[in-house]
Amino acid sequence: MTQTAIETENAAIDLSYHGDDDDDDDVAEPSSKAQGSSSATKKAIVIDDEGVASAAQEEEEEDEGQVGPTPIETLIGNGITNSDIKKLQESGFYTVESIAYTPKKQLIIVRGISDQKADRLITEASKIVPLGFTTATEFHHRRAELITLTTGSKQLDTLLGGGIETGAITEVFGEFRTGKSQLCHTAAITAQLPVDMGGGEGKCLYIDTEGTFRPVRLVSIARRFGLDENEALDNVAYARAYNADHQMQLLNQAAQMMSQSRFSLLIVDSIMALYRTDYSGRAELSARQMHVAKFMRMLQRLADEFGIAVLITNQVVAQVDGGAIFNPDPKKPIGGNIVAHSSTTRLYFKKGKGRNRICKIYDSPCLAETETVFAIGEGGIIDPTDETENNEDQ
Ligand SMILES: Nc1ncnc2c1ncn2[C@@H]1O[C@H](COP(=O)(O)OP(=O)(O)OP(=O)(O)O)[C@@H](O)[C@H]1O
Repeated sequence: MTQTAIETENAAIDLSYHGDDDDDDDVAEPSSKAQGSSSATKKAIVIDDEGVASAAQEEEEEDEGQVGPTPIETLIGNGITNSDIKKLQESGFYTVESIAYTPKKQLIIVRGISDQKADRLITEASKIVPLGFTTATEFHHRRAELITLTTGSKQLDTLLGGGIETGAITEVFGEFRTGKSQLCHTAAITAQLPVDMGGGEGKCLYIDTEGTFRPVRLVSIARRFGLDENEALDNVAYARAYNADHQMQLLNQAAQMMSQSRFSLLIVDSIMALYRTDYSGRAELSARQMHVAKFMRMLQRLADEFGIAVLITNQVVAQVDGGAIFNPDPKKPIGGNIVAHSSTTRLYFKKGKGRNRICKIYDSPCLAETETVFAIGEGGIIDPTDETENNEDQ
């Protein structure tokens, strides 16, 4: 089994799924917490005789079930064939969860999947993936266990109720140079950290639509967090998207990669840039919004399916409608209601003094519309200091 490890000063954490080698016992299974499961787990760091660190998982409960998403091959049988599974995989379905969360009309679009077959798939998937009611108590416990990824700034983490939430879409919008891409670079590294350091113990998938990804930034940020810089870079899967269709196709590849290896974060920096160039004018607005809606739905599906955090950035435009009259800072994110309603948490980044930036909660299901100050430093997103306040950008 090919393993990719994150090594901190005292720990190496395996990031692969579905191991089939003899050495499985020595390898940490993905944290069920990171995958949004309710079973409580504890990670024990084990250093062997030769000083090689490895992480072992100690199950606190008797839940011996599969951790993480269930491979789609599990559905083979009961009239579902190998060839059906291949067709579904070609269309981006790699897990039983992906079938369970997808409406039937999307399944029958897959070439070779009939109406009857779609019904069979949904029936079989719903036997594996719980889709019914749960109590608010159970849901409350599950949410208390949810992992959040540190932003690199304690103040910003506090504003966000812990950090960037897994299983949800966090959208960051703001003018240029406000730190959106710097937050993406920082999160790409913190996603790899152990949970007790504010990480998600997973790899990061980075979709760059504007060509602003800079691995050199990852190196500086990895050093700050004590990660081996080469391994930290290996744990970030990067793709440049060249048009809106390509951006969508990359999500299908992402689903495949996530079913094979453990990821904790998916970044799209920035979400609307290619739509702005690929679709122009009012005549294409409806087609554009349909495409954006499909893209956002796929992002949410990946967040649900793999328990990953999804971090997207967005651009702003000057607000010219009625709301602008009462707003001293009349800017609004682009993408309209589709992006607005699909993002779980929306954050507005603004310039502050010197290298400081301001983050305001713009929309959240559970956070008040308050704001805080953070800064950008060599090590990524940091807390503000006198130095960052009094020195201009580098
Ligand atoms: N190594 C570094 N140390 C400190 N600050 C840095 C460093 N690298 C970049 N910055 C600062 O980060 C800011 C740019 O932030 P970022 O790239 O996140 O912008 P953005 O909000 O994504 O804007 P855009 O929409 O133009 O991409 C600049 O002010 C720059 O000076």
